Amino acid sequence: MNNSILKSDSIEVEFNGRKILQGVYLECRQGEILGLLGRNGCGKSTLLKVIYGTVNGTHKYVSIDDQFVHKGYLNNQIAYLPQHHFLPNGIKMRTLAKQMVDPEHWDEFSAYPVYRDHQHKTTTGLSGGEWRQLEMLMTLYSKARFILLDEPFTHVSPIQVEEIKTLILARAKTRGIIITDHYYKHVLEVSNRLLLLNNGYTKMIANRDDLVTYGYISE
Ligand SMILES: Nc1ncnc2c1ncn2[C@@H]1O[C@H](COP(=O)(O)OP(=O)(O)OP(=O)(O)O)[C@@H](O)[C@H]1O
Repeated sequence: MNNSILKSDSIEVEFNGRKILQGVYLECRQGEILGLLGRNGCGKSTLLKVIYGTVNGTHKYVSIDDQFVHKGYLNNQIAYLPQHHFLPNGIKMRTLAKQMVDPEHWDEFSAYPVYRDHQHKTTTGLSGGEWRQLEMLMTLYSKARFILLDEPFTHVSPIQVEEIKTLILARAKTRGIIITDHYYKHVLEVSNRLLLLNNGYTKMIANRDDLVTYGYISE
């Protein structure tokens, strides 16, 4: 496997005079899952959007293999599952999937019951959880080498959470994945490395005790 590396450096974001991110650095290699934790409103989604290219910030440097990436969403470089629904209404799942999913993995993707059973529907005919699962599958099976997942375990039932974890681990064999979710135990389970975002800065987390030390969880 080509072991590409995504780096984001000196990320600074300010909203209405309030600094959200201050000189944030992170890197993620293909074949690795990086877990990103942090309290509500600390800037996790903002950081993912900066990497994806939909938020600019006051300063940012994002690169893949040291090549500057201005808009990660272009040319299938980076895929992003946002916190909220993103698949447009009025278009059938099959049409959307044909655009998003890597043809090399089409057979694997299209065998998922949630796709098989709902491929001829638009978002109007789906439950919130089915909609979320399809968005996640299409993101994880996209052509992008790097995948950003914002709260993938939210709005899905426990049995599906287990399936999603298995799928994330399988896709990480050939992708670099950055994942954030408040179900931190699931994040801990799938991640190779962990970062905590706190007061605009990232801290490396070695184990659960560090999360207590930094006040993310209680004893
Ligand atoms: N476009 C925006 N304009 C102004 N403020 C914003 C904007 N986007 C986010 N914020 C603020 O920036 C802060 C960080 O938001 P962000 O969504 O990145 O946090 P988060 O860590 O993902 O939170 P949560 O875990 O609750 O989803 C919040 O205080 C939020 O209100």
